[in-house]
Amino acid sequence: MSEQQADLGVLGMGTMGANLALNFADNGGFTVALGNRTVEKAYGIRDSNPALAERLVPADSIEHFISTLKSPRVVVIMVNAGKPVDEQIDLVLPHLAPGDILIDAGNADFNDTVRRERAIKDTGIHFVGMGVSGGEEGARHGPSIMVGGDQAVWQRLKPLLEPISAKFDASPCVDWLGTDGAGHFVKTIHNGIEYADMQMIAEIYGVLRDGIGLSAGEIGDIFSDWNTRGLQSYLVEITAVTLREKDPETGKPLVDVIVDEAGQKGTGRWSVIEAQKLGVGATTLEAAVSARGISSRRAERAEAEKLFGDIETARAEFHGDHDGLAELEAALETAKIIAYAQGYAVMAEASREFGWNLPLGGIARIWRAGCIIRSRFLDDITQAYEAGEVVNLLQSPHFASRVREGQASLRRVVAKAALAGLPIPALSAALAYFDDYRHARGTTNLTQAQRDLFGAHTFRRLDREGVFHHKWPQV
Ligand SMILES: NC(=O)C1=CN([C@@H]2O[C@H](COP(=O)(O)OP(=O)(O)OC[C@H]3O[C@@H](n4cnc5c(N)ncnc54)[C@H](OP(=O)(O)O)[C@@H]3O)[C@@H](O)[C@H]2O)C=CC1
Ligand SMILES: O=C(CO)[C@H](O)[C@H](O)COP(=O)(O)O
Repeated sequence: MSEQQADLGVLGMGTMGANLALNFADNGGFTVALGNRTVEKAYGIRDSNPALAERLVPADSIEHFISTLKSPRVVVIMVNAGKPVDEQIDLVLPHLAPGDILIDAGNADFNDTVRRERAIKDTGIHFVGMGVSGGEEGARHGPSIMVGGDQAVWQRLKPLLEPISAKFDASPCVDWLGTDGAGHFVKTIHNGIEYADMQMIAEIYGVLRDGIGLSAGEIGDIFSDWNTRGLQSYLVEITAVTLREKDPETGKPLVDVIVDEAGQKGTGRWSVIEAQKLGVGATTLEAAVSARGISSRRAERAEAEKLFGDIETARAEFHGDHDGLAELEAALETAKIIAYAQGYAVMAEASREFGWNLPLGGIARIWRAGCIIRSRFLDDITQAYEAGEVVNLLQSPHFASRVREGQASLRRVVAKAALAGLPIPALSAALAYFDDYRHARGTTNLTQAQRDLFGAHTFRRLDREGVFHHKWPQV
């Protein structure tokens, strides 16, 4: 191929980078330069996709990669978060010129994105932090794309990104969400919600498995049924698929031979760190992240079971009949609304704190297809924002009425699971948050009194304005 013919280049030919490059070539009709630390992989991608080979340009070196790009250049980095991204930036930056666009399309701590954008700004090269969701399939056929950075740069990127994005009712699931780290922040919260969604599904699976005694296949059928109603979502769909899958070696359900230790690459943790920094309670997301941490201490849990396994708990009062299942379904749906409300509250606060003016309704709109948390429910969130100002999703008329209807089920499921000793950290966190949130008169008046006693931290009074300190009795 003659030089400078590629419309853009993708650096990083892992799961996401390779599929995103194929998507650009296939659905966008773009010519794409392929770069990778392990060079052979870039050639392998071209060679294993003969139908697209004409539009795929593997590169031997960074110089070669750059030489194939049309100017002004667009380079998409898709490698693991952290140091590898900084290394790729250092590698490519000396070869770029003012006006070129450098995109980090991997998951990133938005603080890194802000730092990187600032460091590059004066060079005239544009740095864009861009969240991409949808996993392997999404990257290949249409992900949801959350773009940050300079709005003028978005106008240049739009024609490249719209054709490769997922579509919901023909509307592209890609948008510019705000300056600097906004795109990566929103992707991080997406993943925090993803963690919560997955954890709550796992907890209900636990109730069905250990509380009712159903087999993986039977539970798969239940999730498949739930996927036809309010819980319809990609995550519930894949729950049914994974539960029904058999292990080819043993013939057992595959989930029954998978070790119960969840991996995590950082996004869930970042989401709750940022929620805490912003002073927003995202307790269901926190419980989900913590549950992965606890899961990874498997040997320690085995010791704890020896110590506490004999504790008498109430007989699990869950039933696999219609009513019992309907209650679990309603509980999951209600807790899901609460978890999403928490994620949205974090984004609303971040928007204020960082001056992003995040389009919260627009975020729900681009999450309706392509991303891992895509669901019918996200269309409801879109409509809630379209209907008027939303202080908190739990106060929007649609969700307020759904939570009012479902809360009793969530309450009963949490209570029964607690009495039966079944672990439901995220579901119970959702219920606790709801009960905390709906009480106009809370209990932190006591906390304030204690703080004033031991540290003269002062308090405010209900009956008059001002800041007060009381002379408490000596203790
Ligand atoms: N997998 C998923 O479902 C999703 C992943 N993401 C994010 O996308 C990014 C890429 O993930 P994914 O494609 O799954 O990862 P993979 O592990 O499949 O691929 C990693 C890629 O990064 C390259 N790489 C790793 N370390 C370095 C380094 N130090 N220097 C240069 N290149 C390096 C690898 O090169 P080499 O081939 O030489 O090893 C490879 O191309 C991550 O930020 C991830 O969080 C986002 C959404 C979904
Ligand atoms: O971003 C993603 C999905 O949206 C990635 O699949 C990510 O790796 C998921 O997080 P983790 O690996 O921590 O479960």
